[in-house]
Amino acid sequence: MGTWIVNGMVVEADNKQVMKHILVDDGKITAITSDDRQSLDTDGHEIIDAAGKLVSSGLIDMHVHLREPGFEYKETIATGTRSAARGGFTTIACMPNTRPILGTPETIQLVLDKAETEGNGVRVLPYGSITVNELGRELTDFIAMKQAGAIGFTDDGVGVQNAQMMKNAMSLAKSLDMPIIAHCEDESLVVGAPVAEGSFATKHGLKGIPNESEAIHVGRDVLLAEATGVHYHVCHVSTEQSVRLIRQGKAVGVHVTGEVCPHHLILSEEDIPEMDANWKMNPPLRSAKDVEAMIQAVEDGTIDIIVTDHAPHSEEEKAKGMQAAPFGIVGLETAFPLMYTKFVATGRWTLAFLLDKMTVKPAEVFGLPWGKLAEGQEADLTIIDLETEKAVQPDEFLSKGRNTPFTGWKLKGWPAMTMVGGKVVWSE
Ligand SMILES: NC(=O)N[C@@H](CC(=O)O)C(=O)O
Ligand SMILES: [Zn+2]
Ligand SMILES: [Zn+2]
Repeated sequence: MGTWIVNGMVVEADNKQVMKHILVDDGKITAITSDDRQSLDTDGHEIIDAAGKLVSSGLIDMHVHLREPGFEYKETIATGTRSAARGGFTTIACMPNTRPILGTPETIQLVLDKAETEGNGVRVLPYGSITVNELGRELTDFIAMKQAGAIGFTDDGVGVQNAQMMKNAMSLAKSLDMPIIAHCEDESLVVGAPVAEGSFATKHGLKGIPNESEAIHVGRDVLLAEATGVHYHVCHVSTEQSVRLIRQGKAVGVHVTGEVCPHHLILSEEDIPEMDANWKMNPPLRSAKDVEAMIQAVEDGTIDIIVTDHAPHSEEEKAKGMQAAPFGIVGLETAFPLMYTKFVATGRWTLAFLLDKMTVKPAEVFGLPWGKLAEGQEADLTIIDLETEKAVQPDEFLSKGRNTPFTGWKLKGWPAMTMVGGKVVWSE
């Protein structure tokens, strides 16, 4: 028995929005049709009525912190995937800065096994660490981790400080046809500052994180990627300077791609209202000029994809205040509504453009077999209500994390149902 998702609105590549009925059978999309509803053969099928709502290919988030193993008080594979499903995400890639760090085939396997049993049907793709315990001293066993199912290598949470170490990692990754995903941060330029250089830091007498601490690594690594030929992907890009370097790299044929988070497209350091650690994340909120440069970088394709960098922390940790609290904010349950409300509802971007950055492009950049709404594809689908306006209420998050600067924001574009491989994994 299959499922008909009827009367939904589908967005085509040219942004044409058409009412379609979608047949899902045996985990796959077997038909997409605009035939008359009455003429459909729905006998013995389940019917999901998507009238008035958008039906999209499932959202893909290539940067998520699930915190398990080791930090289960912040998030677990169970709660993180539940949060992802509610946010409309059908596939997420998880970061290795857990405890232990995901730097061995056993730990990669552990995450895959847990995701299989406790992952709420969401596809979970683990990254392995570049260096042992993310200490930057010694490369991990890339071959063994690739065999165990790692999809790329990253020391997210910290930058790889040594250029030779990064070059060795890239050469090895290249030989295995695997990408290097980099958290770009030169530690000699960051000295315990909680926010970016700028008006907020000045007003509150805080040290500021300079843009160069990110961009110096981007520039170095674009050159190393050119030398090694690896696919180099830059995490959470946040500065105008980084954008410039990635743009130049792309222009000369370096295989460099980049991601940006909703908060770096929507908030600047000037928006931070008070000494509240829910506004503290790494990279930090930058200047309004950087924000505009990030938006333009998405628009001209320099930045390829949108990711959340979902980074849950406990309320106790965030209550330590701006200086002492850990960096990071949650993002899975607010990403699409934020992006839709700020960029599509305002008319700056088309819906097709936004969906491309959250479905087709992430799959393309990482060579994944999902992301397209087409016959023959796996039935990874998200139904989204584009009309109902609701306020962001952290108390109601399915994530354990409540750490968001967007509390109370009134948004549209809330996911109503998420399906992975033909199975409904979340519905409102
Ligand atoms: N982004 C953050 O502010 N924090 C991340 C680490 C990271 O993504 O670098 C975390 O693990 O909490
Ligand atoms: Zn990072
Ligand atoms: Zn991260």
